[in-house]
Amino acid sequence: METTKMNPSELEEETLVTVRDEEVEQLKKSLPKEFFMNKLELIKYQGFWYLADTDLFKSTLIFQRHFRARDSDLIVASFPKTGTTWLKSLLFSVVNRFNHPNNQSPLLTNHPHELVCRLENDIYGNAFDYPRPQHLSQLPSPRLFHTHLPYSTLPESIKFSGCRILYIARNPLDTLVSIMYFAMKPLKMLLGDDFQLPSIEDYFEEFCAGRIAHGPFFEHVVEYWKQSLEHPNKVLFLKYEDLKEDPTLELKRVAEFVGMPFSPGEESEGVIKELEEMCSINNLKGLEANKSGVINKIYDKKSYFRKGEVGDWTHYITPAMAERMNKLMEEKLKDTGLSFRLLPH
Ligand SMILES: Nc1ncnc2c1ncn2[C@@H]1O[C@H](COP(=O)(O)OS(=O)(=O)O)[C@@H](OP(=O)(O)O)[C@H]1O
Repeated sequence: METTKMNPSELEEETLVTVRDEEVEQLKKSLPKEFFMNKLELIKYQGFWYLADTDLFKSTLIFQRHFRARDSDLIVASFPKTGTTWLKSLLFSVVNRFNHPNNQSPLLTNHPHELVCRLENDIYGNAFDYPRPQHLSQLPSPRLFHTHLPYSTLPESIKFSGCRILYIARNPLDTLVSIMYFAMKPLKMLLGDDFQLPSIEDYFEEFCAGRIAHGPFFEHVVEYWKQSLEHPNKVLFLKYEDLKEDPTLELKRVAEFVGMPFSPGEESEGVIKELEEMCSINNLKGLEANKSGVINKIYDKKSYFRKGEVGDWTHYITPAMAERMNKLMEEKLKDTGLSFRLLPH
């Protein structure tokens, strides 16, 4: 897997793909708008909420219009804070396990987000630390990418090529608490030190109303769930809680899905266990590569590794709120066959 970093001056002008700022502004004006905590502007585009920041939104549009999937591409998809970083590290390890011994894994020296880049904001955005779109054609197959975009809004070439999608979902209450912690610093940076950070109750109301970046949550999850039922060779649906409970089983599902199943020999030699250990939160959290520095100029690398537990929400969410979420979950997941475990077994 290539992790080449390009200098902007190396970019060839004629290969730059973009969408004009005026077009972005025009489109934004035509979209429904809300303010998170009366401050942070969100716009509703193709049924889902996005941060209205012009650069961020623009890169989503560029990705939608210009990305060309290869049949061999493997794409991690997720709602934020549902286990993306974990799945990135697992997928990277499975796919690259014959390229280097585990004790020389690039995961030892790179943050998982640097090895599996996010299409809409890293690659098509303006974070120059990442491989740029011009560079995509030079990446060896299989290319590994990530997106937070809902299924219905993905570029046509992802939906209709042979590329495969690995979606990770997590119960809404742990997701919500994880978002609250992760958003603290970026919100202060965006809105200033005087900005009163939202409480868990504030987040809860916004989350239930679906008014959260990439939300509504349940619609995001259900879209991918339905695709995984209709096209099981195209979309693999994983749950954070299942990964916690039986990582070996889930890792085997991942390996089979990407066409690189573990051999009986690998299994008996402990290869699966080694990959699990490499990608465990305690191991990744302890690596120098993940302790300092930032991703995308804002997000502390270490902030992607917090507790990594199922049921941490019980420390923050009242029984009344949990009851409300349960009702909402029942309503939103009715007749889908999908459910979430809120507590560890
Ligand atoms: N290796 C591993 N194993 C188990 N859990 C892990 C791992 N890496 C990250 N995490 C936990 O996942 C939460 C972060 O979610 P994401 O990685 O989806 O964040 S992001 O969307 O990429 O920003 C966040 O959950 P919380 O601890 O509940 O906040 C992380 O701690």
